Amino acid sequence: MSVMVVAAPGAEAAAAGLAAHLQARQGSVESRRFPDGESYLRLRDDVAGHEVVVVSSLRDPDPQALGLWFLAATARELGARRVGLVAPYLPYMRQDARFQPGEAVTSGLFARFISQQFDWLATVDPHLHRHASLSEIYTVPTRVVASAPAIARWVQANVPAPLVVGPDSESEQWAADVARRVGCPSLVLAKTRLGDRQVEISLPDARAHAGRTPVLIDDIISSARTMAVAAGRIRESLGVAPVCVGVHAVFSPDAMQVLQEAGAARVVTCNTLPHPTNGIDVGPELAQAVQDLLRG
Ligand SMILES: O=P(O)(O)OC[C@H]1O[C@H](OP(=O)(O)OP(=O)(O)O)[C@H](O)[C@@H]1O
Repeated sequence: MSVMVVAAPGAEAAAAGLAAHLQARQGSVESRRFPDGESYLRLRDDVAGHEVVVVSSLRDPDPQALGLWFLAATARELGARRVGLVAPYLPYMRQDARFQPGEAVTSGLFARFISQQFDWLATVDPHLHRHASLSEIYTVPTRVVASAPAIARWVQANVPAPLVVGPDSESEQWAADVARRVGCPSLVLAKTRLGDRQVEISLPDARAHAGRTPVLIDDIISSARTMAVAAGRIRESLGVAPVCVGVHAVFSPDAMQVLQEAGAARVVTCNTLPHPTNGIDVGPELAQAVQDLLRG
């Protein structure tokens, strides 16, 4: 099987890493904007007969979505055998219901858009909230990589006597998984979201864990309000600055400052989106997922 990895604009480093793991060729893509803002895209290598793997970094999905379609459609027109998408961070997973009349349920609409362009999808810990699995909204084969093994390896190597803390009930799944792998206790806080950038968090009695280093783990750090409020509560209760671990470093412009002001001891993220805090490599697990999909 002949595999060619191509980078959507902005995902060149991630594509190079994946190509190295897969021992596959990386195809070159030329991209630029015309003066009127339209995209120019050119696949510089012959993709005919290849399994084409498009790698995309979808922090800011809207301006990139049309380019993804152009890439996938062009690869197909030029004879690619199949075209798969590796989106280590899968966007549009949060608006998964019509909370107000007339709202667009963008998780389903984005899933339909991707499923129409690509033959398969690989991602890392998607924000599954009211959906039990991606197959409820994606109609193509998907593989989900769990970040917990990589996070647990990092915690074991970097944090003595850790206490894994999930900031809300949804984070319990991976907080418990990481704690079990590390062999340390875990704690889950209770969060109420009041707005896009406002949350309230309450903490159970944590005095039994005095002397441990709290490690807050969440899937997304976006405005960082969840992490920051949780970090503040933990500091008040345990008197220790927590280590903050995020899977997806979405980071709005002021997020890092918010975390520093909240007294985070250290901020580390998985490399699903490029960010200076990337310190946990999920590349090997992602490459394994892609290999499984290519065999399927
Ligand atoms: O950095 P922040 O801006 O606080 O966003 C990140 C938080 O938002 C998500 O949860 P939540 O269930 O609150 O999000 P959703 O309701 O939007 O799905 C996610 O799991 C984090 O806990």
